[in-house]
Amino acid sequence: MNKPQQHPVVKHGRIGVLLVNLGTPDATDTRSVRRYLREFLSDRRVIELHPLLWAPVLYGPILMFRPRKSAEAYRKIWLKDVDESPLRYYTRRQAERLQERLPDVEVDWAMRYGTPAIRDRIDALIERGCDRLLVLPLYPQYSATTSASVADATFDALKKLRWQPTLRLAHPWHDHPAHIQALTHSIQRQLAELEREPEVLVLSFHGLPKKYFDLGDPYYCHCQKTVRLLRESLGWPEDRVRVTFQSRLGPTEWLQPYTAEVLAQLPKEGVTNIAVATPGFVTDCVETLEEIAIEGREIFEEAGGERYDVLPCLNDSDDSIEMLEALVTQELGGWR
Ligand SMILES: C=CC1=C(C)c2cc3[nH]c(cc4nc(cc5[nH]c(cc1n2)c(C)c5CCC(=O)O)C(CCC(=O)O)=C4C)c(C)c3C=C
Ligand SMILES: [Fe+2]
Ligand SMILES: [Fe+2]
Repeated sequence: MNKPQQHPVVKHGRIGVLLVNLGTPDATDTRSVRRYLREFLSDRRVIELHPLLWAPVLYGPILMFRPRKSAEAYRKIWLKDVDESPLRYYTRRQAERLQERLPDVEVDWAMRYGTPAIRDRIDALIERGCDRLLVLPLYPQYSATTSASVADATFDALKKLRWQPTLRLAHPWHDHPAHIQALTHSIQRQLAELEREPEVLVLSFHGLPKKYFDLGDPYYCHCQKTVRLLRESLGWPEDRVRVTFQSRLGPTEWLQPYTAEVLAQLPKEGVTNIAVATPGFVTDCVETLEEIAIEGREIFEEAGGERYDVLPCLNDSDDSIEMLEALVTQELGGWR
């Protein structure tokens, strides 16, 4: 009688959930920051220039000067107790807390650039028996530069596998009720703790070269929709909420209005008491803790501003974990 052939035992039958954030340097020395920036800025989803044109700029002025400046910014915001960047700390905490809420699935986390790498964490989930995988990019608003880049890295990792897990990629959640509710609760709670209600709430999002928008990237529209739903949910009138875009890099036009210009302009319009929130970032990072909380304050106060309050991101708050649980539960529909 023919015996069936045997292959090594492969664990299977589990569901993996991978939270993916942008990435961050491993340390604050210039070399670590340069390594991280090189990987980040070599991604053609981020810089859509032909490598022959881009490489001389990247390996010339950018990697020569930027790492030192960025390293300084990272040193200002580094979490010394845990010796890691806030972005990595909060992303890990989100995964740990989500795992407590979802004991029937395997929750893990990864970074698009730097460590832990997406490929390594997918391998680890497969080791734990996951043959179904949900990847949730931690960007509420879709952009080719972020969400699609996570998808690329995921597909690249699966390319190498003989037995691929069945894959789901979470849908953008800029307008998801759970996201709007988490933002509303978080902002209301933080505003209630302020001595005085701000005259204007500035909502600052990470920017994007305007050309990408012209070519069809939906990011700008997703940001605007988050703002409209959030404003309606907070019950604030249109003239007390300003949408701005920060972190412009290079000489080309980016999405407008620029955060730094609005912060310098508001006191001239007589608005001297503001709060700033950053609903495009799920976790605090160098862009919120340095660019908004430190540089932004300087700009506003130098222009004559008096009160400048910065509202933290969702981070590992209960609001955040409830939101993630709702998103993941919806995306896993039919699998559990
Ligand atoms: C040069 C092009 C860049 C594009 C396009 C871009 C899009 C983009 N980025 C985020 C979110 C984050 N970006 C962060 C840092 C950061 N971003 C760029 C450049 C582009 N981003 C650089 C060079 C850096 C490094 C920091 C610096 O040197 O100033 C971060 C923070 C990372 C951290 O460790 O704290 C986040 C988060 C989004 C959402 C986005 C497009 C929609
Ligand atoms: Fe960025
Ligand atoms: Fe920045």
